[in-house]
Amino acid sequence: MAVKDIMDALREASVDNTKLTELIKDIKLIGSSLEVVYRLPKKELEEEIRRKTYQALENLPDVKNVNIRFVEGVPEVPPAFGQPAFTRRRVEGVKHLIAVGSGKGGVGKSTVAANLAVALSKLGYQVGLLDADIYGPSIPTLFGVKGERVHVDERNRLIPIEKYGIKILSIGFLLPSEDTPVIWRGPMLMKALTQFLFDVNWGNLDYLVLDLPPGTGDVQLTLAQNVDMTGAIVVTTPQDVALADVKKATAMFKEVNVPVLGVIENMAYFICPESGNKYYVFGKGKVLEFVRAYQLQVLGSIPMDPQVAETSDTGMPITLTNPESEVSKAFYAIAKLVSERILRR
Ligand SMILES: Nc1ncnc2c1ncn2[C@@H]1O[C@H](COP(=O)(O)OP(=O)(O)OP(=O)(O)O)[C@@H](O)[C@H]1O
Repeated sequence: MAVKDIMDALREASVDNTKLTELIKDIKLIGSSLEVVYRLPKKELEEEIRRKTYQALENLPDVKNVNIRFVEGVPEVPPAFGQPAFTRRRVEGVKHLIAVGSGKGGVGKSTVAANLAVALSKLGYQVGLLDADIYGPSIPTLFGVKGERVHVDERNRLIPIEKYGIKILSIGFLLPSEDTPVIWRGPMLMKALTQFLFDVNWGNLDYLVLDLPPGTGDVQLTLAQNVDMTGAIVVTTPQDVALADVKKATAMFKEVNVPVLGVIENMAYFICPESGNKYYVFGKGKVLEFVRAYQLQVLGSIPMDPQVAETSDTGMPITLTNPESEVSKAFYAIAKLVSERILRR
């Protein structure tokens, strides 16, 4: 059970036209005990908020105790995100920002973001990689920079870590360590994300690859609405369950006018090392069928390869450790296609 599941459940409920998640000042999960502090815009809403919280959490049996507290106040809008929708801010020094999103977790979004960044860099571009996956920042592990400390420059801007020629910044560098309980403060987190996005000394980049949190929640939507993005890439696996969520992700980007550059089909097939035969473990052709129906494009299909996970654990993406593998070739082809497509626009 993660705070994310709780936030997802609470997001479904609203009082007085405001989602419960927007009223949260503080939320803390320690073991099976949940503590939520809400901002209370009107005293008379207290009972309704309590009732709707319990109702929303009914189907989460892992949450045993719920302690609800209130402080006076209205939903807080963080400073940089408080501007009207669609007044987007550019990230200083960045020519093109490509967001990598997914409808659901675990489909290989971070793997794609990491290898796409490497492939773009190998094509000769100046590349940065920004890991905004607050639920599970895995870029530091993929690049072997876990636990690195981030410094600031004279303008108080964060200085990315440089690895394999790529400038890397992860929200994981700023979050508390893994063994401390997850503490989620909505507006505080948004404020941190704002600094994390805009107050960074990237130098001059051709491409900044942004690894979004999985799903289509408030954080993803807020980021997509407020950051000037060249386009988004949606990662999926060919299972029906993942594809259903891709619809949500593409709809979210369309809703906020972020062009969807295309869909990457990850773990599309497995190549038997002995016979060289391809096996479409999760089914063949489903992603193509889906993207056609939604007038999207498949940017590429990445095979399933145990080396991907192995190389991730060693802190060097497969595009560097084994550039000749089928997986790497697919990533290089995607990077070429994406950069050509962006340059043609
Ligand atoms: N093509 C692939 N072949 C084999 N394993 C893969 C492939 N792509 C990703 N994986 C593995 O699948 C797991 C999930 O990948 P990853 O962390 O990139 O997914 P994610 O969508 O970013 O997940 P999360 O939502 O948790 O951030 C990792 O162990 C990764 O090494």
